[in-house]
Amino acid sequence: MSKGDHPKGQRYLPSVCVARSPSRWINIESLNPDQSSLSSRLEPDALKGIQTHRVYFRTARQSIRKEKTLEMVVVAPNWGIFKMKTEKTFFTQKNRSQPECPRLAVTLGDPAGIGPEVILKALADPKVTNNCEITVIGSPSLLQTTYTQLRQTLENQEALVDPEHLSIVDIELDKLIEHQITAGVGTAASGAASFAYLEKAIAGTLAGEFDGIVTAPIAKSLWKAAGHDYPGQTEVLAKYAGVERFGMLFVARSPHTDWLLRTLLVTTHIPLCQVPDTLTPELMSKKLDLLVECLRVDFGVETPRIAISGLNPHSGEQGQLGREEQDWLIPWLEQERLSRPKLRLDGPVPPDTLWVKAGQAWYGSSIQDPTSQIPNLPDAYLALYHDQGLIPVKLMAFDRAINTTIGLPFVRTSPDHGTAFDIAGQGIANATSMKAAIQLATELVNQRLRTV
Ligand SMILES: NC(=O)C1=CN([C@@H]2O[C@H](COP(=O)(O)OP(=O)(O)OC[C@H]3O[C@@H](n4cnc5c(N)ncnc54)[C@H](O)[C@@H]3O)[C@@H](O)[C@H]2O)C=CC1
Ligand SMILES: NCC(=O)COP(=O)(O)O
Repeated sequence: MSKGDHPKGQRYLPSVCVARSPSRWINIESLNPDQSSLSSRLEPDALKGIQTHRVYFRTARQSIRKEKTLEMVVVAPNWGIFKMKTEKTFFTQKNRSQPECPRLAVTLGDPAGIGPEVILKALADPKVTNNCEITVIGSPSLLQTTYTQLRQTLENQEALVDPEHLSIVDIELDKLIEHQITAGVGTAASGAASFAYLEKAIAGTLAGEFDGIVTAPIAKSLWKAAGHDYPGQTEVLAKYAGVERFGMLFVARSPHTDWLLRTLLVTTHIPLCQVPDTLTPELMSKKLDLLVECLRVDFGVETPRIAISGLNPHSGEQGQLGREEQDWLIPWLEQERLSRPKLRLDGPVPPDTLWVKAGQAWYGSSIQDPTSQIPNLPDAYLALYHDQGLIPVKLMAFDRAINTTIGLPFVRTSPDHGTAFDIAGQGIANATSMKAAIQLATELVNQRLRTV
């Protein structure tokens, strides 16, 4: 590499080179500045899922050739972070001393629900918008209508951002169906619109325009009415991103004690009667893997303590009240303890008592001293099915919990609440959870850039 190759005529000093497959970041190696080809040094394992054997590093400008799914990021002490998303079109440079500003796509969700309202409220708060670059994926005219209507009902005019001040990607489909959208009345048209917003956000993110997606709520039944048969946004994100290993994690910070509640659901949107047969040791291990990786990469918890729920009342009471614990859950857990000696795995904890400590940690263990420490608090909870995990989460933190999809090659967060058609258009929707979702997405993008 000659000196003149660099745009500023200086030697380019990369320190770390990372490749991203559709499902995960792979740290290939520390890079010697004089090395012109990486191909011979890629570990066979690192090539799994990546359709390339020709990865070149030459100069900062003409840095990396890649094929479809591979993204290279070079972190150079002198030059900040360089990303090469496609050979021809995308090249960003930021100075390390000015940290990268996460670029987030915020989807409108079902336009007949409270999505537009909580977005306008959240984006009026500088604490939410100061540290990230937001692009709303939706419809400018629909947001303008929501804004005009809500201004008539809200006393505090400052509480809404004027859509004129937002960067909004308009969705063509919206123009055809927009006139059918009425606040509070979910229809196949609003379902179609919310699906189109999500698709657009995913496409933009995979093309390198955004670092993460924050989704407002959609109604799954209206997606189905519009011809999109998915159990939720999570599954669409995973499918379009090409990942099979993903999970639904709920995160909430206590306003009383600052404690962070993290709950991963092993099964999600399936009928309750299918839960026992869907749960298997393989599925448990897959979700545990994801949780451990997420705690390390996203939250900096290296050796977590994880509490794992039982399935039956009193975790089956030695088989008297259900056999899953005896038959495979306890043996699986014993095996995991042997193979992951650094982790602390509690359980299977009877589901009714699993959340007692969480409640104390959330509200404060004693009235005199709400911040006093509770011993042996888990870093995360593994709940076996949707309502087992979400009843306690919503009981404690409905106004502020965040749903985040882990295992994706980009950040995705969402408020924990749904479309709330019953209150849409009234100006009374609480935007705290949407604010928290945007703030967490910003933190997670920053955290991933730091760990690159
Ligand atoms: N991330 C997503 O896309 C989610 C979508 N949903 C979908 O939302 C639809 C409605 O679900 P529900 O079970 O009724 O839950 P919901 O969260 O929409 O509403 C439950 C209750 O909480 C109230 N509520 C919800 N969010 C609120 C807010 N921000 N401020 C004040 N009050 C609020 C509602 O008015 C309602 O009384 C369903 O189709 C469901 O699938 C539900 C949860 C998450
Ligand atoms: N109960 C959580 C929920 O419905 C969120 O679903 P998703 O749209 O994020 O997949």
